[in-house]
Amino acid sequence: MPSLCSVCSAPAAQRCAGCQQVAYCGRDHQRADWKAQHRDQCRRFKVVRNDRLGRHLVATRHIKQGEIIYRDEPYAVGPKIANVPLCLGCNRQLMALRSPGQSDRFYECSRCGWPLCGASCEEAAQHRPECSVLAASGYRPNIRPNPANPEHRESAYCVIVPLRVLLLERLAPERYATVQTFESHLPERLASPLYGVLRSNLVPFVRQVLGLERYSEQTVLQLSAILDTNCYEIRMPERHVKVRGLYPLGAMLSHDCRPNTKHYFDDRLRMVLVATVDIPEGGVIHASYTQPLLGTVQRRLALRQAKCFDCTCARCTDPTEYGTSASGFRCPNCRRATNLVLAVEPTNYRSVWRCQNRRCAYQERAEQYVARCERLQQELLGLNRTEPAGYEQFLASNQTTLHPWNAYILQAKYALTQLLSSTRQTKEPSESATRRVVELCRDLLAVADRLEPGYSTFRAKLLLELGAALATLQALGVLSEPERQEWRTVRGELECIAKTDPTVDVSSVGDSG
Ligand SMILES: C[S@@+](CC[C@H](N)C(=O)[O-])C[C@H]1O[C@@H](n2cnc3c(N)ncnc32)[C@H](O)[C@@H]1O
Repeated sequence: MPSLCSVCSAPAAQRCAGCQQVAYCGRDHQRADWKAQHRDQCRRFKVVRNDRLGRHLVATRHIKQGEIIYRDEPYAVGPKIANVPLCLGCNRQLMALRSPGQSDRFYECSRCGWPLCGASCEEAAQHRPECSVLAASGYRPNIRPNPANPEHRESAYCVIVPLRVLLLERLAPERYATVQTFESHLPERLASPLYGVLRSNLVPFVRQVLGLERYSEQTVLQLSAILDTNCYEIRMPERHVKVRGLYPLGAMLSHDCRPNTKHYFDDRLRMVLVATVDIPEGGVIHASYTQPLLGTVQRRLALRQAKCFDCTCARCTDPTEYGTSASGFRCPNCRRATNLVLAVEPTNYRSVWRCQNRRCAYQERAEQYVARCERLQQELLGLNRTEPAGYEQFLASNQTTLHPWNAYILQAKYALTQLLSSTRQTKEPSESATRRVVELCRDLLAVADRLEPGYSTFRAKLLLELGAALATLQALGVLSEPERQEWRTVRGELECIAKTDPTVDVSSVGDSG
């Protein structure tokens, strides 16, 4: 059937180049429709479903690296299950009010008594609807400044985001109905200790304390499970807090351990999804729900625990993890340091681990591998996080057993770059420490090229560190000509990334000329 113009229903000769979903009889109607509505509706993706991923997004046309795929308005934003004290109006970390002779306290909302920044936040759109429910309950949370432990998290906040979603039933019923269709994994979650706590604390709080008895225990727990499965963490360093947000398109985004997108949150807390690499028409658009520098067992366990599924993506099923062998270690039986021990069946937690050298018989059981990983994890956690020497020592002492791209080695290298870079900002930078950052960044970038390629947040951070270190070498007067060329290349790439990612501040890498 020939396409019809979206505006006048005449036969249409041209389609929107963006989404290929709508057609027009000519440029005038296309332009008019763009202004009237299509600018907001033009989509580069559609939601589809399959047995492995459930609902997920696929590209309806070729999406270019760096392109913004969507901006998603949140359905609800607010504190995590336990949060440092934050303002329910503007999500900022709270500052204590000091009055002589009295103990410190926070400003409290004149109606509901929950802590806020000040009077202006009482009227914030985010707080108004819940304020009357909280006020009517008569419950006053005892949230006080805790100078001895400023990181202390208050569990009273666990009720706020569920309440904000429940209030959508009256304020935005179509949104509330959409949330009910989101994945929850409730049966698996009910078996976890957290859901035992929610059943005995959150449910009575919502039903008895807030008087919302029309919501059954099942509804409240189902909603908690929907939030745990679909919310994104929003880091707001400038507000010194992390909160969580529920996004309708974010709730459709599937996971892959080598993602082709990244996201950031704009000043309206919209989730902006950006393609980090080219995505072909028909390709799955995915994000990573986990960290790139974890081995396969640790990533899959984290995904199972937080999101209730067993990942079988290309990285998880490939014993070499795109050629990094990040989960592997050096064979203790072979003289050649390049012989690695890798999982025989990477997606089986019971898998045997075997030396890749066919002439070597070395193998170890899954339990031995897990014990090895736990030892390394403990060793890393025990390091002084303000002292580079401990990380250098970790790298030196493990170099005979672990190869340079083993996940624990990579974690130590990344921590070291962060530490050396932050030291450079406070102390007079030395050439040797700066050259060490350059070396570590180059090494980590080669890993990032395989595990989170393109314009990923991980690569952008490393490029920023590398660019800043090269700028320091220039300031110290020791930058070589090849390094100057590298500095220019790094800056050029960061400028491309920054075009659609305002979180990337290219000025920090200096002017490479
Ligand atoms: C944010 S939701 C994504 C939308 C969901 N698929 C749906 O149909 O509503 C997250 C859930 O999607 C599923 N999922 C996402 N990525 C997956 C993957 N790589 N493999 C298997 N399941 C995945 C899991 O059930 C996960 O808990």
